Amino acid sequence: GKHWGYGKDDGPSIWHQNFPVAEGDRQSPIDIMPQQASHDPNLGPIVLNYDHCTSLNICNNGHSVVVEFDDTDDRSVILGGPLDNPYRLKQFHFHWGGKGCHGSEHTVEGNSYASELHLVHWNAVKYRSFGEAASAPDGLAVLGIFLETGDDHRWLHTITDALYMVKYKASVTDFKGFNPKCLLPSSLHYWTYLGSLTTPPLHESVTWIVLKEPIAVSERQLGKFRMLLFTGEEEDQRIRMENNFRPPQPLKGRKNLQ
Ligand SMILES: CN[C@@H]1CN(c2cccc(OC)c2)S(=O)(=O)c2sc(S(N)(=O)=O)cc21
Ligand SMILES: [Zn+2]
Repeated sequence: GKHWGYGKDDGPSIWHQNFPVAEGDRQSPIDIMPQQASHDPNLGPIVLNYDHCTSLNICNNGHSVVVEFDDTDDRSVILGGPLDNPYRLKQFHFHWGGKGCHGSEHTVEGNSYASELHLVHWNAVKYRSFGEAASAPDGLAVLGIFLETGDDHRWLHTITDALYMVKYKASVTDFKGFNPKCLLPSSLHYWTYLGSLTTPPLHESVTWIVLKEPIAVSERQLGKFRMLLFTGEEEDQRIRMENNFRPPQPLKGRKNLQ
């Protein structure tokens, strides 16, 4: 696909040149305004069935660090809430800022968090492949979890301890037996709205489910994400992977539900 990044010359402000949908009417992320969110009594709780989940590997795709899952069956799914059927867990990844800077994608009343975790799921009931689902209006469901700085997160070290193995773009290493349930906050209360991928190809295919309660991670743990590089081992330039977030996009009439 076409090159894109988070720098001055290839960042979010120019993505529309190669990906015109960047100026579409259901783009993500957004600034969430809880007071303006309308409560929908028909929206039930979300349910995460991750108990038999199978993580496969952890990789640096040059944009983020991604943990990929075996999505050949319905072992790890998200259901309920705004979703009409179960969506299969495909991968999770993070977005973060520079040292002392916030790097979440969604904001709440204009406030951003230190980082944001995205668990990407696809509608394997309606679509035969992830790629097909990724470009369908009801193809993906992404669960967003805010990270704020505080105490060490008890389980995040399993991920941060592996980051040195995937320092360079296109590096990948085994990462089996990780259950992302350990990264959830105590409450699954959420906001939900119809949006898009926050990276190219920016497909308007995502039902967003953003948890209201952040998880706490330490500055030291977050700092380990910043030792990753956007660049590959063979490249002369070594560009630190940080500020890999897209800023909030226009609501264009959308209501976000809670
Ligand atoms: C680099 N972009 C990520 C990889 N993806 C990707 C890869 C291949 C094809 C494709 O569309 C056809 C999408 S993805 O769908 O897993 C997602 S979801 C997402 S976010 N920030 O909105 O949660 C970022 C990415
Ligand atoms: Zn993301």
